[in-house]
Amino acid sequence: MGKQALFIRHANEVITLKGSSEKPMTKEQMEELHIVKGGSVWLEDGKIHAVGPDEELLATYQARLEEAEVIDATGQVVAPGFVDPHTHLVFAGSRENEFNMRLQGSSYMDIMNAGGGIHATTSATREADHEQLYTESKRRLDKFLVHGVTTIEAKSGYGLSLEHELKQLEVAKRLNDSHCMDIVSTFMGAHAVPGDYKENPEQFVDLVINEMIPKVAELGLAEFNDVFCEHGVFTPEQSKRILEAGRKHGLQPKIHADEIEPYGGAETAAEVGAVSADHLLKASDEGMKMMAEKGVIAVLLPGTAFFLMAESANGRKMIDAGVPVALSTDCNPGSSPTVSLPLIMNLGCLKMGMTPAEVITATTINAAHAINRGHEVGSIEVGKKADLVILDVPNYMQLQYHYGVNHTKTVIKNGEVVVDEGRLV
Ligand SMILES: N=CN[C@@H](CCC(=O)O)C(=O)O
Ligand SMILES: [Zn+2]
Repeated sequence: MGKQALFIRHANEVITLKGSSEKPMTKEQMEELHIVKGGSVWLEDGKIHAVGPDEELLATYQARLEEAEVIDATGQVVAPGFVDPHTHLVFAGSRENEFNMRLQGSSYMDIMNAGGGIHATTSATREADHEQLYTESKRRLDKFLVHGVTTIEAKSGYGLSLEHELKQLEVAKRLNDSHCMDIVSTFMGAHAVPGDYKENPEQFVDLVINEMIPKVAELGLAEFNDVFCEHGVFTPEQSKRILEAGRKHGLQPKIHADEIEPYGGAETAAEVGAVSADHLLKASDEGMKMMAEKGVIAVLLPGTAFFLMAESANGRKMIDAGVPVALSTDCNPGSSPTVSLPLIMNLGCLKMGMTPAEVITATTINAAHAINRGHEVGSIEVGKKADLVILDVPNYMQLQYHYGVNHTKTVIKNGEVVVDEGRLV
């Protein structure tokens, strides 16, 4: 029998982000990590019971030390488990051939319009059975965990028919039930117009609205509804219809916006009151202003810009404009086949002008708010889930300074050690 409690002691820095559970952090709030130096955390019953200076916790728990497994975090950093708020976790196959084509000069959209891209992964995902999808996606999930991620969002969108969208969402549900990672599901039937609807995209929009959304909602398979609002995919008007239909069925709106071309996606997000607008490489100043006014979270994906060899979204400008910013891998087989949130943090600093403190906020509490989990995870506060990472660096700035390295040493999920010395337990 394991011990009843876990006592993490004497970290160089415990990044608490205290007081951030109510709403996402903006502007200079994103710099305030509320670090406890020489800090300790007591975990019990899967929850955080106490956090503070080591002497204080020792005084409180002296009589109960025998009950706890003790982890000495001297010289290391303790942070909230990282949250990845935008992934396409469940899919089959890979697209390294397209990567090579892009290196020779083909564009992402040209490949998609020629029947590759999202369509290629849709074919592979339709062909795969539940078991294969489960096995491939579980492997990715394990890797996310090793990189310090303890809560993840997962979108459908490689089925593009009711049957196959449900299959993807059911796999995500099974993973959530069987894996220690918490998975928050998003329905994204409007990820692309499938080939057989090419001549009549409105008919596909109607299918998403009248058949897919009601069924997904009835089965309780998703919390969010997302759409790829992009020139040649779904227009802002179609996106609005789809997102408003989702809301009527209890699915909250998210949107892939202004990724390839400026297309009014940020404005659309503000108009429909989306929880987040994601990508935003080409978002207009007016769109950013509207997002700031409405409190729409910008989920920025610098790995996608990096991999598509495009200029990153202007994270600096968005933060200064008062937009709450979160960061994510966008893990998918086409535009960002990575599971490394630590690398995304590096790119946040190096490509988007964000500070090391801002990227921590963007991958913890702001990322949690982007999937409505701000009350549960994303900060180290009493009562929250005992989801923590221990990072093998003496201060948080070294996470970004020693770039390209996974510094995650230990991952604690629901109060249990699930990664130790960088390996799955
Ligand atoms: N851009 C739209 N959807 C994904 C990519 C999907 C794919 O290429 O398979 C994204 O967020 O980058
Ligand atoms: Zn995406």
